[in-house]
Amino acid sequence: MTGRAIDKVVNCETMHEVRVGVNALDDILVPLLVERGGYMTQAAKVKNDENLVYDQDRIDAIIERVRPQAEKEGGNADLIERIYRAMIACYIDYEHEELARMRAAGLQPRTEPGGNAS
Ligand SMILES: C=C(O[C@@H]1C=C(C(=O)O)C=C[C@H]1O)C(=O)O
Repeated sequence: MTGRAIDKVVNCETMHEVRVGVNALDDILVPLLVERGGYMTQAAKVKNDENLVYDQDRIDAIIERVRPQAEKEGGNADLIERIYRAMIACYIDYEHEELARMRAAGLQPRTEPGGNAS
């Protein structure tokens, strides 16, 4: 098993060292955020319903998953929850944008009740 994320933080004496560390992590984070965004496009397509984009139960389940993960890595669960809630809000906006883009390209609203949401 690999060590905790918090134990990988390098002690820094200068802001240059801090920013080298942050930049290196951003190089990992940005591609992952892009990939996560790709699943919002997939969600928009599968749901095909503006009323299904926001899903409180799913948000609650994600928060329940990531809080203990953050603790296991030696992190602050409240901070990670705040980041996740803000991030998910952005992705929900993006999912709406993607669904609107698909509508403009001709995607018809689904007609069956219950739809494709599962
Ligand atoms: C991707 C989904 O759509 C929305 C976006 C979520 C996310 O960013 O993970 C979570 C819940 C939904 O409100 C989903 O329902 O899973």
